[in-house]
Amino acid sequence: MPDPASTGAPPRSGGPPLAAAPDLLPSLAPLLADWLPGRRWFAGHGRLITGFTLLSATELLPCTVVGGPPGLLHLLVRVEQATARAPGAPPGDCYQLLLGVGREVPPRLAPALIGRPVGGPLRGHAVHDALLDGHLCGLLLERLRLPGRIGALDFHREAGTEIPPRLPGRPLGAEQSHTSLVYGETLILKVFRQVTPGLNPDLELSRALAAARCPRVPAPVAWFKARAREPGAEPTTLGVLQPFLPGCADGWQLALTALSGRADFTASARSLGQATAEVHTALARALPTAALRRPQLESIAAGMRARLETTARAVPGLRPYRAGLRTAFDALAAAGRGGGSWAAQRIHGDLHLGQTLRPARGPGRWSLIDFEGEPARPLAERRRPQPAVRDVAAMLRSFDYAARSGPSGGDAWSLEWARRTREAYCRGYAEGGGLDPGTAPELMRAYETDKAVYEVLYEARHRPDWLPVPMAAVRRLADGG
Ligand SMILES: Nc1ncnc2c1ncn2[C@@H]1O[C@H](COP(=O)(O)OP(=O)(O)O)[C@@H](O)[C@H]1O
Ligand SMILES: O=P(O)(O)O[C@H]1O[C@H](CO)[C@@H](O[C@H]2O[C@H](CO)[C@@H](O)[C@H](O)[C@H]2O)[C@H](O)[C@H]1O
Repeated sequence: MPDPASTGAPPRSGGPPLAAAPDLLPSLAPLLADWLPGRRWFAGHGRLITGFTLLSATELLPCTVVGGPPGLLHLLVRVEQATARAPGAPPGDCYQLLLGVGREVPPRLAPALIGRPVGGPLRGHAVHDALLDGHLCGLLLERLRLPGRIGALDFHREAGTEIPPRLPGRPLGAEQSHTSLVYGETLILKVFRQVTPGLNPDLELSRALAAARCPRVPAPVAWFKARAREPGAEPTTLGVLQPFLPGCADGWQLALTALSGRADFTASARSLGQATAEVHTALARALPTAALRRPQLESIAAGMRARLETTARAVPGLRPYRAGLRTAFDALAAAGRGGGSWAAQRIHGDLHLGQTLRPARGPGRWSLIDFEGEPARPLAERRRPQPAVRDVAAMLRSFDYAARSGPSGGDAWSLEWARRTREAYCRGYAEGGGLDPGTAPELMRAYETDKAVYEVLYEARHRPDWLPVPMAAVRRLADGG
């Protein structure tokens, strides 16, 4: 339960501060149970919600002042669901919610409406998703502009940076794993939705790359965190503000455009490979590295096998391919037993075409974004040094995705396009100073297989219609391809 003394909001007459009201969560629970499953960023699709726990509540703007402007309520809520949990796993996923609270929701915000609580401290109010509300998004930026503490939250700004006042905010549009807001085409705030205690690598690595003067990554300007709930626990990174790169298209859009015009993408892929190698070089210099030998390689292979088993339990369509896919992980462990050794370092961790930006017109250089790693993996695992070719393998999967999901949907021409594009990317990566992926076939196959397995689970949870895309790769990889 939140500490009433630290909620930052004036007490309401006749009751405890809103954030400490015991009936706050019970009154919101039925609304959230209906609303959450419709969100792309909700990782619990298809699993029954069995309960909610309020981890923190902060009234960023007063919510229940009679006749006052809309309020802004920040919540961290754990969602419990009906599924078997791995031993030691937390009892549910934690989500960050920003709720707008007012007497009415203006018609332009109708799609953002979550509902009207029938009881509790917000009875009689309309509750909406504040991250779809440009006005409330602007007020969130004000909190970052003037850093400090409010309730359970700490707002920080990088030394020497400025945030212009009153920049208009707008949601980026397409929902992704998290929610991003653009301010005046100058800044972009990524608000993490599913959160976990600890330093998010998106903030950690972008700051490290900025300090190393790597120009390929937008340098963080500000961020906010939730303070640890227990002594010894870590704060939770909740959002990161970075410069917005105007006039850019992401690699996914550019690749689909090329595919629909039956155009070559090898020059772009090659320069993207060079950019990836440049970022890897900077990360290896800036942060700890390690050597992977037999014990580490066996442990990595064991982790891959375990993920395969977990995914096969959750997605029955994967089961017939288990034995074939396992051979890739067995080969990696065998390479370790045979004396194989590779360097490990901090990497992007979830590299795909949607994480790359480039000016939409003309040549221009590639930038990389979103260094949080695969959101479904434990944070400690995402922050470990890993072979850099894992990012390369992930990008190769992305070219396959583009070729199979574009307008030509996996025809022979598109698959040949993917083959040439993959080859050009690997060439660029080696030219840029990265390890030639062709010299590490066991690593590449194991990581590509592991990524395809991850994608099967990701799509089953978030976008079931996309499941056939990684399943096509699963069939190929299970055959040793
Ligand atoms: N610095 C930036 N400049 C311009 N656009 C950006 C920037 N950062 C992110 N974007 C856009 O926002 C989208 C979502 O960002 P991302 O960090 O990948 O969030 P998510 O993890 O929710 O997918 C990207 O695909 C890109 O189009
Ligand atoms: O939202 P994030 O960018 O953090 O990453 C998650 O969502 C991605 C999809 O948006 C998902 O990527 C998969 O689909 C992409 C096409 O939409 C494709 O280019 C990638 O290769 C494929 O892995 C990513 O895995 C997931 O973590």
